[in-house]
Amino acid sequence: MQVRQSIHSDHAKTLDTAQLRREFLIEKIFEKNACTMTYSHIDRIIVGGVMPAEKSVSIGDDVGKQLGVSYFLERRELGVINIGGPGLIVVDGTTYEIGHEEALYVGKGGKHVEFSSVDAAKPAKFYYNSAPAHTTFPNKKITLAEASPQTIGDAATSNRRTINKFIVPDVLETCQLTMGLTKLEEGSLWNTMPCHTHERRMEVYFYFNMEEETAVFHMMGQPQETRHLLVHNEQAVISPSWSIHSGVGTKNYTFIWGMVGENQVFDDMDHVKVSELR
Ligand SMILES: O=C(O)C(=O)C[C@H](O)C(=O)CO
Ligand SMILES: [Zn+2]
Repeated sequence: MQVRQSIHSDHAKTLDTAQLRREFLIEKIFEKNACTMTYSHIDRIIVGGVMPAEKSVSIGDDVGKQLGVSYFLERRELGVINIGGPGLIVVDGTTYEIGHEEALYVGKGGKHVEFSSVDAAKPAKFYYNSAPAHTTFPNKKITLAEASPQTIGDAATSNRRTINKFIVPDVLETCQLTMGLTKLEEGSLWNTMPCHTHERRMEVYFYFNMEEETAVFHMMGQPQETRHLLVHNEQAVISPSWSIHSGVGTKNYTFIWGMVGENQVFDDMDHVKVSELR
């Protein structure tokens, strides 16, 4: 498990490229037949990927001591979205079939969570976020159609995209975690511009569906101190509450957003006008 400390905005603005990347970028989310895990002190979110191929892979079996608990979800909840081939997730003996772009929520108390792929040649890729939880809400599979798709933006501003809200209060109850998947249409390159902050929640963006020779310039920092991170396929960026989070690609792409914090109101954003950015 990699650990990232919290970071003050005054410190962040002094960092060079390598230091910014070390604090905010998660370079490798998927490793074959393994579970990756990055623990951020920012709202104690855990971010990672599970990619079972020839064998099944369980989550968090070895981190009980580091988290000070006897099993991973003893005091946490988990949200998973599959961006690969069809897969299975077994939670304490109950099997959920999770296809491409389908999600599973696992409530606090799930003792053993095991992931496998239906076809090792087309492995499932389970991206996940986990947050501290105070009570147990039921496990639930969520399909793309259930994720209240909403198409917004304009081709003229190069930001026509569909936001799919998988894990939000309209779909199911969670303690604090929300997650969704936003797909940019061909020719659209910008996400979340005009951008925003939300002092009340942190957010993680995970970029994928990108080709080798494409990149996303992810914008971060306070609105008057913007910086960028160069992001390639299947990499994630941690966005503290004080930071904008927005990106422009050299080609269209898809990303998963996950949020943890004070509220779960998707539209609770402090919008920043483009003319106010520096
Ligand atoms: O395309 C977008 O815009 C988003 O998906 C916005 C994110 O969901 C977000 O930043 C929510 O706070
Ligand atoms: Zn946001």
